[in-house]
Amino acid sequence: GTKAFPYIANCPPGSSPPDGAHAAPQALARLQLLLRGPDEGERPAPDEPPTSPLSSFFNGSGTKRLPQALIVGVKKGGTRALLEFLRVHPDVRAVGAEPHFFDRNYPRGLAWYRDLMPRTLDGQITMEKTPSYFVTKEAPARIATMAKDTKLIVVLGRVQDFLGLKRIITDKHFYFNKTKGFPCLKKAEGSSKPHCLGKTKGRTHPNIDQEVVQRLREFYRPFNMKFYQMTGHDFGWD
Ligand SMILES: Nc1ncnc2c1ncn2[C@@H]1O[C@H](COP(=O)(O)OS(=O)(=O)O)[C@@H](OP(=O)(O)O)[C@H]1O
Repeated sequence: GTKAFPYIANCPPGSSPPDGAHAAPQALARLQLLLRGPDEGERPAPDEPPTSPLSSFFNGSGTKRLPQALIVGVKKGGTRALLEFLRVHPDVRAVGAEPHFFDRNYPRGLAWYRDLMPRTLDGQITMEKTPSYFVTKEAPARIATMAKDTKLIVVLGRVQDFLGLKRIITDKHFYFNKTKGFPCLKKAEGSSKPHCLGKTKGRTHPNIDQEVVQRLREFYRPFNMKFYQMTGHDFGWD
C-alpha cells in the first residue's frame, strides 16, 4: 500500500524539536490556529492545459514527473516550513504553491497535475504539500491510484531518512531569528540570501483560559495514546 509515516512539526528536519509553543503539532495548538488565512505559498493553480510530455521534455533540462512524496498534513503543523527547508536539498524539487489536486482539482486529471511539477533529473524527488489532503476522505484512494508507493508525510519528525536522502540539511543551514521567533534559512533554495517564512507564519497566539486548556488536554489524551501506540513513539504531548 501507500507508505505513510509520521514526521515532526515545527522544527528543521535533522534537528531535535524545540521545547515550547512550536514543539509539536498538538491538537490544542491546531485548534488555536484554525482561524488563519491561507498559506502564503498558496496561489491558485494555473488554468492552462498542460503541455505535451514531449514538449516538456525538450523545453529545459529534466522531466516533469508526478510527485513521489507528498506532505499531506496536518494543517498548521509547519508543513510550509518543512517543505521550504527540505527543498534546500539538492535531490528534492518541489512545487511552491499548494496544488490541491487530490481534493479540489482532481477532475483536471493527472496530466494537469504533472504539468505543475518542476523538472527533475534522475534520482531527484518531486514533492508538493497540500495539508488539506489529510482531511479529504477521497485523498488516500486517489493517491494510491496515482502510485501505490507514494510516500506520505505527516509533519512530525526526521524526514530526510524517510525519503532516503543523505542528511545534508542540518542545524548549520539555520539561524534563529529573534524577531520571528523561528529558525530561518541562512540561504534559500537557489539563492544566497537568508530566508524566513512570510508574515502569515508566526502569529501572536491568544491566551487561553487554563480550564479550557485542561479540558482540551483531557479530550485529546485518548487520541494521543492511540497515536503513540500506532507509531510506537511517545511524543509526550499530554
Ligand atoms: N521555522 C518556521 N518558520 C515558519 N513557520 C514556522 C516555523 N516553525 C513553525 N512554524 C509555524 O507553523 C505554522 C504554519 O503551519 P503550516 O505551514 O502547516 O500552515 S498551513 O496549514 O499550510 O496554512 C505557523 O504557526 P502560527 O504562526 O501559529 O500560525 C508557523 O508559525
